[in-house]
Amino acid sequence: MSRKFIVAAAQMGPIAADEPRTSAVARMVAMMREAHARGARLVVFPELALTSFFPRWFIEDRDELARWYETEMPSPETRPLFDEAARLGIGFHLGYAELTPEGRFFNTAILVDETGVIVGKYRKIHLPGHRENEPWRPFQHLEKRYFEKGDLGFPVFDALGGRLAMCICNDRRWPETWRMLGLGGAELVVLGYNTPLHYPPAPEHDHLQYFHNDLSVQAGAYQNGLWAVATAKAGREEGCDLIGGSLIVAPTGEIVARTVTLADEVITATVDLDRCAEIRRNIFDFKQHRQPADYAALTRPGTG
Ligand SMILES: CSCC[C@@H](NC(N)=O)C(=O)O
Repeated sequence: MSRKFIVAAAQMGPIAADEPRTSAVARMVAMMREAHARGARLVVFPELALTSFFPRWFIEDRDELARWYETEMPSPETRPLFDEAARLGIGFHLGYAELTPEGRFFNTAILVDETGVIVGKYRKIHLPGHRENEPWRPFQHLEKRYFEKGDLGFPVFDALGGRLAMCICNDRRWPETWRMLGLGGAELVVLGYNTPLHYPPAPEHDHLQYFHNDLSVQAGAYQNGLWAVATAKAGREEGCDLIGGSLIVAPTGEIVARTVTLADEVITATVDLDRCAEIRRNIFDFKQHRQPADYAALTRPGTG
């Protein structure tokens, strides 16, 4: 299988609170077809791509909360995505809120291969935000309330002739995420995000939201010699502005494709997995240059 192929980021515009999953899936199927028509073998959808970003609301009623989660994947509503992927022969990455049979809640992402089979799953580890209602905020960010920390570690999967891995939104800001995936041999990391333009605890940083997104993804790719695809849910969603700026980044840290709207938009780029060696057999040759004996503080709980 060729290690040089086209990938797509399928940015989504806002999803209204009352927009049914079937509508979000229809939008994704349309973008999957466009990605396929442009020759893509993999299309990357955002974090929590099936619904509005519900952690912005304080929801006390358990039944009302439960409606935001998926109890099966695929489900009758998401099945068309899997069927279309298999029909076209294109893989995809999808983020969604997962409610397990044991009653556990995770912010989850999956990797689906070109035959429509789930070949990888990741559950978000770096959950941002807060646990209790904070009425002073214009909107909440209750991921710590609505999700458990992921329990699958940072797995890397054999797919599309290479080593693929996932992380989710806030994970991209943490160098440890990328280094764990790099150490696992990842050659392509895919992720989705919902990033509000306004950060209530530090509004003086609002103008830096796009910069910090680029910075995190570019640094993660470069410092680990891997490709990265980062896909936004963007635009004004239920009165909350989410950044766009979905991007595809080379192992050199260079941005090779980027969205220009805050709506549904497909971007593509050619990814050559063999180019990871440009960095990984060079400046970031881990075997030669890493000094793990001096990094003990990284895994000491309570540091910092
Ligand atoms: C609470 S502010 C941080 C917002 C966060 N969003 C998500 N979804 O993880 C992000 O890192 O983009």
